Amino acid sequence: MPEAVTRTVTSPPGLLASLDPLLRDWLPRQRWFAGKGRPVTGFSLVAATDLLPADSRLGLHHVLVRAHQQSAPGGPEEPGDCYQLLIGTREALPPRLAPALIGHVTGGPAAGRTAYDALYDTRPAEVLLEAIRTRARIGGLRFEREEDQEIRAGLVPRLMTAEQSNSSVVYGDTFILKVLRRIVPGVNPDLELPLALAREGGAPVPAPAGWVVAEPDGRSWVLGVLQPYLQGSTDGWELALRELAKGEDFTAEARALGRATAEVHTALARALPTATLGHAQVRQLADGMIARLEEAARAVPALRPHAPALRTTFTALGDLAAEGRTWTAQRVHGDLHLGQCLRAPSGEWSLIDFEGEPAKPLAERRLPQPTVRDVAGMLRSFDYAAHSAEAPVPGWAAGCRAAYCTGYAEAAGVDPRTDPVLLRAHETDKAVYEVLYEARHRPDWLQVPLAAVRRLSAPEPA
Ligand SMILES: Nc1ncnc2c1ncn2[C@@H]1O[C@H](COP(=O)(O)OP(=O)(O)O)[C@@H](O)[C@H]1O
Ligand SMILES: O=P(O)(O)O[C@H]1O[C@H](CO)[C@@H](O[C@H]2O[C@H](CO)[C@@H](O)[C@H](O)[C@H]2O)[C@H](O)[C@H]1O
Repeated sequence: MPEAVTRTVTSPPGLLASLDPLLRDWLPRQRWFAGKGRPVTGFSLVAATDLLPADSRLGLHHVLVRAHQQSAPGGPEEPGDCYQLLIGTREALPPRLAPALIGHVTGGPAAGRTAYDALYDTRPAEVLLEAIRTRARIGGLRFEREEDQEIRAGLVPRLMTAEQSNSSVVYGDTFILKVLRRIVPGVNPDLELPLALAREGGAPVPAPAGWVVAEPDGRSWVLGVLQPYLQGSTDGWELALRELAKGEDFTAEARALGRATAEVHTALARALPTATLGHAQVRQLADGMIARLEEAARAVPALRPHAPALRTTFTALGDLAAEGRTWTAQRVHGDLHLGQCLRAPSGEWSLIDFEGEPAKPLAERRLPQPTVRDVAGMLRSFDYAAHSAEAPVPGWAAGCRAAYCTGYAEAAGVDPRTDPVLLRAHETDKAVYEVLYEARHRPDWLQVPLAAVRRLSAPEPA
């Protein structure tokens, strides 16, 4: 086993100051930037570590930076989210790195050089994998590798170009490293849940092979997770759209997805604590849904006319609890949709990306919840796919939704449709989340969850 490499290096003072004006322009343009719509007014440095010696032709700076933003347009400036950046500096950028450009540095220790997003570049990405392989300690960064996990040296990296909430690098079609962009201190479910499942065994979820952690302030911040790359797999969203375009039936896949979801839930319930939700907890759950509805309605005017009807769905849940109904809660995926499901060429489905809804606080994302939270996410996703089809295929979403629940019931022993009030409340909560998500990130898609909101605010058929 290679010895852990320990180096203590921090970036030269003044580096962030010289990058500040460039980052103010570049950061808000990144898909993974969470504070859209409010200008970035400055930065404070959380930690900076040089990953290559200062005399290298290539400067490689690992930077954790807090973006300061106005709380609202025209409002006071306040420290906001913390982001992980891997900043390279070179004399000049070769054309292949043009999409990575951050800007030309005019002052400070890197004056005269060009700064760029180094994840696009081969050598910096190799440095990250090599650090995990050798369990390096560099400055305040800790690179970890699972005991029994062999990582071959020299795997060739490539950055995935898909629009994502984070950035992922694939190494030789063997591993994929997810580099978290907006980072938070504490136990991160994106590492916690796959690791717990791997130790439990048997769930269709890729097992973490390594990870990266920083401890800039005595707390632990998960920065990245390495896992096996499921070569040749297709994500459920792509597959669903492909089948829709051909007018093909997708119910067999939907049923298999239901079974895979149930297998993950069963393993999570074995691996991590569960809870019983009584009156007070369900009241809290319903109140949370109402609060999210109110927040979304404040931000998105088109939602407002539907808010009173949607609210009754949430109060119906509270009423059931008042009658003495209880529910079991456990750890769940938290943001399950077709894009989080990968189908291997063998036909086996795996679930990925256990980060939960990125906008929610970490503590909330880690709470035990009814499993229908994930079921509702998938039901919404079939609806999204049907709306995105070039030509409508009548009954496609309804068929998939039913098949998914059937598959889920086969593996879990409980059909989510037998608890319609709980399921409807969660589906409504998801559609409300999507309205806000689309308004902030993809306004062209807003009509998709709004159509669901119209359906869900109509009285339930008797
Ligand atoms: N283990 C894996 N094998 C193959 N592809 C993967 C794997 N994990 C993630 N991917 C691909 O990377 C994309 C982004 O991964 P994900 O964890 O969902 O990141 P994000 O949080 O940025 O959305 C997925 O949609 C999938 O295409
Ligand atoms: O980035 P993540 O994958 O963690 O999730 C966020 O982005 C998703 C979109 O990329 C968003 O999902 C919504 O759109 C999907 C189609 O693109 C659809 O299948 C989902 O059902 C719908 O919720 C997700 O909500 C958001 O958290």
